[in-house]
Amino acid sequence: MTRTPLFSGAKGALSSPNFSASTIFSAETIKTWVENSLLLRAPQPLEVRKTEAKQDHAARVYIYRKAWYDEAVPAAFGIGAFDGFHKGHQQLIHDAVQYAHTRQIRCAAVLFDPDPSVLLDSRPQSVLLDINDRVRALAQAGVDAVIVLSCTHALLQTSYIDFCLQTLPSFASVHSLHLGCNTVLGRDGKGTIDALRELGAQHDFEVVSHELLHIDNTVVCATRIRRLLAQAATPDALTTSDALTEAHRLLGRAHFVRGRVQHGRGEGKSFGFPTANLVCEAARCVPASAVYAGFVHVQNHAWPAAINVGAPLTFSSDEQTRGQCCGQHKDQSCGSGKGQNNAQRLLEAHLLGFSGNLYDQTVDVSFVALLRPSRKFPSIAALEKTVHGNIYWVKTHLGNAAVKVGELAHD
Ligand SMILES: Cc1cc2nc3c(=O)[nH]c(=O)nc-3n(C[C@H](O)[C@H](O)[C@H](O)COP(=O)(O)O)c2cc1C
Ligand SMILES: Nc1ncnc2c1ncn2[C@@H]1O[C@H](COP(=O)(O)OP(=O)(O)OP(=O)(O)O)[C@@H](O)[C@H]1O
Repeated sequence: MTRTPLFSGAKGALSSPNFSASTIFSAETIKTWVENSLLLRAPQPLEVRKTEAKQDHAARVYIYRKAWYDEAVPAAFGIGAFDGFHKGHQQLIHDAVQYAHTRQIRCAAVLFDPDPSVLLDSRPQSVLLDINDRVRALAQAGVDAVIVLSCTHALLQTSYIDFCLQTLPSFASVHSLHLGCNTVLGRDGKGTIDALRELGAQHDFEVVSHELLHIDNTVVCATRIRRLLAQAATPDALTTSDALTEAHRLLGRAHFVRGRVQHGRGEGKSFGFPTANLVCEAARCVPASAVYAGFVHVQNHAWPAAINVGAPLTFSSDEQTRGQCCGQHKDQSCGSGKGQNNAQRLLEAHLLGFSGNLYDQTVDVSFVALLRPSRKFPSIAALEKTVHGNIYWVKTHLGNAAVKVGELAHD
């Protein structure tokens, strides 16, 4: 069987700022691009089972295919955190699904809520996708079921032997485990690939270890993508390689953030560009403070938008803006090493062609291209002129009306 591209519409074209002056993408191209970015093509679960603490571990099981109900059939399990569901994760799950199809067995992905890193690490860590988004990404990749284990200290203290011989079999008999070659499972990291293989040999299951996907000789991982998003607005990124485009290449789709629309200062209207002011989810990895082109997804419409991430420098005190270009990375790759500050989580978007009230709605914002760094302007006139130029760019390249796309229910 040929490999099905998971995010087939997410090609370079829409994620590069180097458009020709007159490009307007077709509604169909925009629909595909937005739906890929927001993982809107995931099937709806047939059922969501909430299991009580099986082997002390509560779980939610999202069932997508009837095949999952055949309890006589064993299962291939892909296991991990899957933050971002980047191309490395996609390849691993694609291979697990193919493996299961070939053998006519079931296939499930297992992930943890919250991420084990949340319990193991006191530093705040921003995420590329929340758990529900990851479930949808895994469902879109074709697994029969997604098992979300409640991650507790008790689960982290479970030995890899108990995890393989008790926890997993409480969902389905284990045919195989599918893991990256660097994965370790269980208490004290003792479940290495070699240890798991030995256990599998004794208990009749296979361990399929995957070489990690490398792109440009560097492993694809969530940390690399977070770092690229944080670099997106540096002058180097603008003149040499485009870090946002690079992050999208590793993700295989465009990054998005989610936030609730709140009241701003109310001045945008008088400048000629009313904006929806969003406070992005605290845990979500927000790209570096800068001006972007993108789409704002409201119910089943994607609106072309000119977006400013971060507090507007012209109107903010140094206190408010200090450190807003960094703070997303526990490895301190861009500075402070603390969690995202409040200014970094602010985002303003002017939706082209939109009129109406968005207050208190939860919306998703996908980033197409970095347009420029944010600036402190010497005058309102200078700010207006530049922002109108940015809006014109969006109009020229992404259009000035909404495109109908799939809907995503927000809790
Ligand atoms: C596309 C876009 C780019 C922007 N760029 C900047 C900027 O570089 N510097 C800045 O101080 N504010 C920038 N802003 C924010 C505006 O200053 C802000 O929208 C305006 O002050 C209205 O704010 P309000 O909605 O809170 O009233 C930008 C806004 C948009 C929509
Ligand atoms: N680049 C990659 N290529 C193939 N498999 C990968 C890659 N990165 C992670 N995996 C595997 O996918 C599964 C889920 O990844 P998980 O998120 O748990 O691990 P990870 O290595 O911390 O990934 P990341 O750092 O990207 O978040 C694991 O089995 C992991 O080893």
